[in-house]
Amino acid sequence: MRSSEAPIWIPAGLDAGAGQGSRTDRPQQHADSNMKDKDRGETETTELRRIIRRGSSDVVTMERARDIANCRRREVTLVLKTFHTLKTQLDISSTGATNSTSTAIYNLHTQSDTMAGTGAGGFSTIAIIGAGSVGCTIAHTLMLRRVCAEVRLVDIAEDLCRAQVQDLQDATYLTNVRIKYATPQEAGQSDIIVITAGAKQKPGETRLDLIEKNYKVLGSVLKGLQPINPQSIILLVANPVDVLTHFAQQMSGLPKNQVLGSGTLLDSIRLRGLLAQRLEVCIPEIEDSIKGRPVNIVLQISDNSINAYVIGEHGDSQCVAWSSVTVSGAHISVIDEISDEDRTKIGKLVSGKANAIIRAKGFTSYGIGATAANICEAILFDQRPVYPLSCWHEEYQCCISLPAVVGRKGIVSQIPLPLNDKEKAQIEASAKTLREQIAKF
Ligand SMILES: NC(=O)C1=CN([C@@H]2O[C@H](COP(=O)(O)OP(=O)(O)OC[C@H]3O[C@@H](n4cnc5c(N)ncnc54)[C@H](O)[C@@H]3O)[C@@H](O)[C@H]2O)C=CC1
Ligand SMILES: CC(=O)C(=O)O
Repeated sequence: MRSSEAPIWIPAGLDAGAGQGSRTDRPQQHADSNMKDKDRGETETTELRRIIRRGSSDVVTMERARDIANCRRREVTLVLKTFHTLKTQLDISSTGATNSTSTAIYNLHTQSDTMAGTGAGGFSTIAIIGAGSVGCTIAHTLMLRRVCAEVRLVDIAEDLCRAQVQDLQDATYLTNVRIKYATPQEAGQSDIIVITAGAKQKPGETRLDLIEKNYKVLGSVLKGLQPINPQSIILLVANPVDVLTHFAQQMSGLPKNQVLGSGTLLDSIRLRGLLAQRLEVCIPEIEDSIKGRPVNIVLQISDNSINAYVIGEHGDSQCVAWSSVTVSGAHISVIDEISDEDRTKIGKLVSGKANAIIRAKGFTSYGIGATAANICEAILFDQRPVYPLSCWHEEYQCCISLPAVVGRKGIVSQIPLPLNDKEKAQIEASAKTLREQIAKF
């Protein structure tokens, strides 16, 4: 379906990109010089909408978006962001442009040469250090969600890593996102470096029990990555994630805001899932219109409608910030009075979930795969969600999870969370536990 909006493309030869061949529909470059910011924003949005609606050839789509960025002196990343937002807003399926558009997103990634820290080819890259269960699940999720153009896998066990790459390559036909074996130096030039390398918990072990081994692994990983691209964002996943995030901030040479840990985002997701199950509403005796007899219908509220944070250590000293749990804006107690005893039970189920899974299957991977890929997407697209991530807190003198805004520069800001006295004491205790671990090194 074609848009009825007036075309704004003009013949080739009027812009600086003349070396790029005989494109015939470049946007007006000169029209911008006297344009007010607001008008410029509206025109850009109009152009992007038209591109999405047309769903024309992917290469043309990508080149036009680049032209918009170049001609309007805007960073391609910003245009990409608008493009991404519009894509979700528009009913693309009615235009028949779905496939073309999603491939265009990929192409935009691969061609956006103003994106910070891009590789030699000028495309967005995410490196994953550690090609075990967690590293490969993150890689797979990144690929399926088309978060970047290229995923680079690194592991000290070269044969394993090459085999994982080969296996993942068999999934690329779904998305065209490249997966490749990389050296640590190549990985160090990526837009995002995700560190999953290290030992995992055995049944009954705590995350803090891993510190001796994984402190050493982290040191050798960071040494191998040097010189790290100054605009890279390092995302720690290996455990104990808060303590390792602290050491990575010290050892990497990057500003603190560019080194963060996945923290308690995964725990918060687990908490939201449990609360959603608890809030199931049973409505009995609703007439089944087909069979004409009463049935029970269970309505389950979506996890995403619950705003709840687990804060503190990604480990045994974490706590639930009950005083700020809301469901669609209302405090949870309005819907369900949860007793202190039940709160304790729910908190224990959340903090013990990883161990329960590890006891049965030896590791956890899908939850962290989704969580880490989600954080990477928020970074590359500068989406700025508020997530409980592990980052430096001056007040607690360690890296610990509390709500923070995450974007292209890593941790963009921290959002104060109102806590009651009990919660304040719990997070103080959690921070003390972490500081004691750090002091051992
Ligand atoms: N933050 C979180 O929410 C979660 C963290 N984890 C943590 O992630 C880490 C990895 O877990 P899995 O993937 O299950 O373990 P795994 O044993 O399957 O994989 C770890 C990989 O790291 C590699 N490795 C070790 N030293 C290395 C080095 N110096 N350079 C490069 N690679 C190196 C190993 O060869 C191995 O392939 C563990 O510390 C685990 O506790 C796991 C799940 C969730
Ligand atoms: C292993 C771990 O840290 C988790 O699944 O939460």
